[in-house]
Amino acid sequence: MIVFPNAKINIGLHVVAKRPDGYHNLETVFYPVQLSDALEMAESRETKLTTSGIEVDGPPEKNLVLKAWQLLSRDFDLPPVHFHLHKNIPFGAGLGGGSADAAFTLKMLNDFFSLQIGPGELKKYASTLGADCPFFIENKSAFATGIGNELSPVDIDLSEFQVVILKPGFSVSTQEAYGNIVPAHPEFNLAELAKLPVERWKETVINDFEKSVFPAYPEIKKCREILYQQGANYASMTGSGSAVFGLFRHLPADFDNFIPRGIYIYR
Ligand SMILES: C[C@@](CO)(OP(=O)(O)O)[C@H](O)COP(=O)(O)OP(=O)(O)OC[C@H]1O[C@@H](n2ccc(N)nc2=O)[C@H](O)[C@@H]1O
Ligand SMILES: Nc1ncnc2c1ncn2[C@@H]1O[C@H](COP(=O)(O)OP(=O)(O)O)[C@@H](O)[C@H]1O
Repeated sequence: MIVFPNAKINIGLHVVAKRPDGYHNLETVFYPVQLSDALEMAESRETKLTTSGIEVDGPPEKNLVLKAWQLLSRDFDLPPVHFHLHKNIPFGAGLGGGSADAAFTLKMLNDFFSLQIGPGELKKYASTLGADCPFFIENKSAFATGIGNELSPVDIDLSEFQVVILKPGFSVSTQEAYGNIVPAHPEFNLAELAKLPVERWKETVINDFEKSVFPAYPEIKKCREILYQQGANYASMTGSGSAVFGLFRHLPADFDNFIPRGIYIYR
């Protein structure tokens, strides 16, 4: 069985408050995008993970794919499986690639072994693997509150836009990004702002992490500037960075010529 865990972008992100458990309450809109990993699973003599593509740091047992398998194997009698993960989504990018792999592993195990876990229960398993992870269970645009795990559907359709993602050669640690931010209650509700025409988002739909991340990493800010110079209708950092995305009604044919060396382009 093969699945294609996709990335997400954040359309605005407000860090609302620090919680007693050290995590932060936030408000954001998650939107799924096409950029995807490929994850294959087959029954095997022992449970193992092999990988190709972008090399994920850390040993296989720390990989969220195996963590998801371990999580379900505590409650279900799962036979051993061989996973192969081909990694296309850069990590430390704010694209949620690790969380997507984890959520798709849970869904694949549920389907393949007919575990009969309902979507609500699957989201509960997912939230123990990462705050972003429950979103990828339904994988539909959603307004997220709490630590990012309380989701309600939001009707946004960006199908008329081309989504272009730029990623500098370095990563930003999510933990570090949260550590450098001063939480504040937002004036406006993002789910409402996201209903405005995309052309009005530049002034209204803000990712709070840009304030704390741009001064330390000016190259990320530069990526956003390039996207606007090239005619993006909206551009923003996603999550805690380091990737930025641009939404284009018309992407210039010579776009790639304007991107400095060392910056990766995904579309
Ligand atoms: C910032 C966001 C926005 O979508 O995405 P990314 O940039 O990582 O994609 C998320 O909140 C990231 O969620 P996720 O990447 O799943 O976080 P986790 O692995 O659960 O947590 C990593 C670390 O980030 C901090 N953290 C995470 C989520 C949250 N709501 N408050 C936090 O303070 C904690 O210090 C935690 O130890
Ligand atoms: N399958 C996976 N894909 C990507 N990262 C993974 C995976 N499994 C575990 N990780 C760990 O998660 C970290 C990426 O998490 P994070 O910084 O939150 O990424 P992002 O901001 O892109 O969502 C990596 O540094 C890696 O150690």
